[in-house]
Amino acid sequence: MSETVTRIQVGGTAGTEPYEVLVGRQLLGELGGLIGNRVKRVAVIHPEALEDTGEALRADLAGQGFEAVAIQVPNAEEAKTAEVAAYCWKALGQSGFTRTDVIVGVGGGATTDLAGFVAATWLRGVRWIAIPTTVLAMVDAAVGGKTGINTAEGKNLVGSFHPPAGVLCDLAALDSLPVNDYVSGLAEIIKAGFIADPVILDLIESDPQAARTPAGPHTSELVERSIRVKAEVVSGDLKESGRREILNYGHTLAHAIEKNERYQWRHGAAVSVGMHFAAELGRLAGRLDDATADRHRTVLEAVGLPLHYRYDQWPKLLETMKVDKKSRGDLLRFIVLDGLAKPTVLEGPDPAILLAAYGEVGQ
Ligand SMILES: NC(=O)c1ccc[n+]([C@@H]2O[C@H](COP(=O)([O-])OP(=O)(O)OC[C@H]3O[C@@H](n4cnc5c(N)ncnc54)[C@H](O)[C@@H]3O)[C@@H](O)[C@H]2O)c1
Ligand SMILES: O=C(O)C(=O)C[C@@H](O)[C@H](O)[C@H](O)COP(=O)(O)O
Ligand SMILES: [Zn+2]
Repeated sequence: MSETVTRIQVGGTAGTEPYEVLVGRQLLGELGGLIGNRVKRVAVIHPEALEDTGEALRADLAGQGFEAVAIQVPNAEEAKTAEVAAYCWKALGQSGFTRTDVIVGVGGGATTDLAGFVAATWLRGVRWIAIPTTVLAMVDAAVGGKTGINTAEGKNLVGSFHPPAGVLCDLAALDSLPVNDYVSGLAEIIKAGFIADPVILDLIESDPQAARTPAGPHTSELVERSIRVKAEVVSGDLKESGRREILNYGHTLAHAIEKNERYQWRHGAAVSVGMHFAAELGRLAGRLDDATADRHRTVLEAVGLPLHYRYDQWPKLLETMKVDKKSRGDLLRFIVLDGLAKPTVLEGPDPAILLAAYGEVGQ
């Protein structure tokens, strides 16, 4: 049995099924109960880096009487492709996977995005459970039901809204995470701080070096606060018809950078540059005060996240941003801040302002 477990409810409004995000340690004992006893087969989708974890989960589920298969996929963004999704569909087909069976996605955000997408598309939708093992996946990717894959044309362009039946955030998983991956996840935590919960920023600023590792004094509070921000937003707007867009803060430029780097950059690093850009855009558009705009640079830099990207790439980035999911026709739309924790939409900014904002970011 787990020690202290925090339970955060997501959904349950506007006709959506509620589910819980559990945060604690030694949570894997909760998995069997979440899967349910009328289920025959379970497919555990895991990345190469977590081969042992995937196999241990499979063996444990088999010991509980499930027909369990492990499906290993590549690490990171290499997994978010149509080819890897097709590989998973094949494995499900070969194991006779039916509508009452369950997929478990264990890994970082790339793995949970893929596993959720496979669950959304197999037989037009089967239940799935997320076991995020990076800080980014715990606070953001595994919560809220956005699932998907990348294409050569852009990030997450193919996907579905398909919420999980439950999310198990076992903080012990973070101990094996390389520091760069841990720090990358801080970008989404800092995003939650700027758009909704500034206490997050205070906690990180109180000791930015300590915030760079899971051994820091505020890890569980930062994870829980960020999940609460995400849970509150997605519970009211699962399909992003309005307010959910605020979770895309910094992402318009970030996704263009990721595509430009052929998905070799970590998402969180790109979001960091993207938030720096959004802050400068907000400032130049006369929305954001100087102190809050400057705070983006100081807090992101203090934890070791990047602020800059190649200046000469601007024309390509601008083209890519035009097909961002928030665009409407020819209208570019950005999330900016009207002040701390006051996110809003900036529609069709003057191209000169866009270029000037990128002038602060480009190097
Ligand atoms: N669906 C959403 O709402 C949402 C939200 C935010 C981000 N995302 C997506 O999440 C992805 C980024 O996720 P990420 O930052 O977790 O990166 P990631 O999934 O690429 O994981 C980073 C690396 O760490 C490895 N790894 C995972 N857990 C580990 C552990 N405990 N120990 C050692 N290695 C481990 C992975 O195999 C991978 O190589 C992006 O594709 C992004 O688009 C989705
Ligand atoms: O959950 C959301 O909504 C978000 O925008 C969260 C983002 O952090 C995440 O990267 C998401 O996958 C981006 O979604 P997209 O629709 O812009 O691809
Ligand atoms: Zn993101």
